[in-house]
Amino acid sequence: MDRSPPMQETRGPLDGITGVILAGGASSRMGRNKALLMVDGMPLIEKIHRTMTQLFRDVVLVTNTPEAYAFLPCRTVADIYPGFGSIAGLHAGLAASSEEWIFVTACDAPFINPDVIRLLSAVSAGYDAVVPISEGGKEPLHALYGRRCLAEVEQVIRQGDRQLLILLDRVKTRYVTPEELASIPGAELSFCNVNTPDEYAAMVGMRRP
Ligand SMILES: Nc1nc2c(ncn2[C@@H]2O[C@H](COP(=O)(O)OP(=O)(O)OP(=O)(O)O)[C@@H](O)[C@H]2O)c(=O)[nH]1
Repeated sequence: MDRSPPMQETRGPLDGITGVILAGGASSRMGRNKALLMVDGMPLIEKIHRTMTQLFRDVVLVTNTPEAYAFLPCRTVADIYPGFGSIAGLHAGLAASSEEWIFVTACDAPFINPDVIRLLSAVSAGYDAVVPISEGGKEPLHALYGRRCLAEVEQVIRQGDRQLLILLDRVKTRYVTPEELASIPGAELSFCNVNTPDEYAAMVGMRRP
């Protein structure tokens, strides 16, 4: 008898996870809002949003300028601790979710790969956070966080720290190694992001599978 799971289970939305896109940064190195740069004929953030809606029933945008993203059909929330950087975005995303987990992405990584995100979810049992390690190192803005991390995130912020890596040392974090990621064709592209005009030019000119 065929015991393989039905297609819907492996390709459909992931249960119990809210998708969170952080878009509260200043884009100071880019010199203009990088979330709105065009990639594949659409604003970068729209490309991310489209991938996220394939995976998550609820997608939330964390921004302090919601009017800039009125074209996106998703709810927005603001930072509860404005001025603290991406950890404040993570905090607001956790606070805005009613599910057990959130998947957090930055607004500047247009090629996030559903298979990579599914792999993070598949190994999450028993952990508070699941963070991949790419060629560039730990990727805390391409990661899963349990909602139970909220209190710890708040403590890190209240201490005056902004480092997501400090948080990862304080919760039970499962790192997904490059070797594990290697089972997914093109996984590394999932972590490709843009911070500067030169990186954007390179991304636009990049050949992709
Ligand atoms: N909600 C929220 N998101 C933030 C904040 N700071 C940064 N982010 C987001 O975190 C992600 C990674 O941040 P960076 O790549 O440094 O982006 P940035 O801060 O806009 O860029 P720079 O000003 O050039 O450092 C991006 O998606 C940002 O939009 C913040 O204070 N609040």
